[in-house]
Amino acid sequence: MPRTFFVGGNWKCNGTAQSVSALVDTLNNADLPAAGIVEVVVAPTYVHIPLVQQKLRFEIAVSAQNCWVKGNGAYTGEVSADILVDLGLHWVILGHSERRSLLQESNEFVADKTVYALSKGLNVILCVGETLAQRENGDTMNIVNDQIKAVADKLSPSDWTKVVVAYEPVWAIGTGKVATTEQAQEVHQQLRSWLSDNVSADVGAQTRIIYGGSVSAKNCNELAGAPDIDGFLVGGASLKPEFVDIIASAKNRASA
Ligand SMILES: O=C(CO)COP(=O)(O)O
Repeated sequence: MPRTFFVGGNWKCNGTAQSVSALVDTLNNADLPAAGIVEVVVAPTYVHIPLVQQKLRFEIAVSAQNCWVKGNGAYTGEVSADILVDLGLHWVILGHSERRSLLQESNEFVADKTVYALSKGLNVILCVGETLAQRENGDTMNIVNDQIKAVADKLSPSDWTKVVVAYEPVWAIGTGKVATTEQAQEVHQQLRSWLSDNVSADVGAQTRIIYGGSVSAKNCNELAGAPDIDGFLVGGASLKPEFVDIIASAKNRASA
């Protein structure tokens, strides 16, 4: 089965009620490729989720940017997967590099969150990626393989149908310094091989591996043409009308 192109908009800690409504209007009025060509998910802040759910066209799903590692309880400031499910959400982003670096989320912790979120029925956008120093040391694949292994060790092969892997090199996030198509394709292809060798051939073939890091309307079409790039996780540009052009790049994808 071909892998459906996937474009996520990670709005991070941004937005006002007014700007979020304007962004939703832009998406609602856009001419998007059909659902069979591209799956689109946007991740507003927790606070803006209900507003987006009320207004956004049904073809675009809403995601949380994070969730707690366990269920409800005495965890001040956290939001559990149970609460997200109760709200009607189907997606959560886990392991984003900003949480790994700013909040010291370990591979183990991200893996435990993934297990819990999946157990509640959520789909997970699992982020992995290396820093510039790690890349320059030639450690890229060790780092991303360790990040994915921590999760794979706790999942069964069937869980992977509910996981999208987002390769987001830290040095490309919010820097305007996008990975070249060759750099991204190389990591995606190796991640896919890792999944094939260590989980199953099916999981390797079917898991969507999307790229994130300074994706824009200018660079998305070339990236979308690479055989192992199954879509994007977009930060800054997902807050602008150009997100519509990035979604449309699904038409450029290499046939899987
Ligand atoms: O972190 C990202 C998406 O999760 C990427 O952010 P930018 O697109 O702003 O580089």
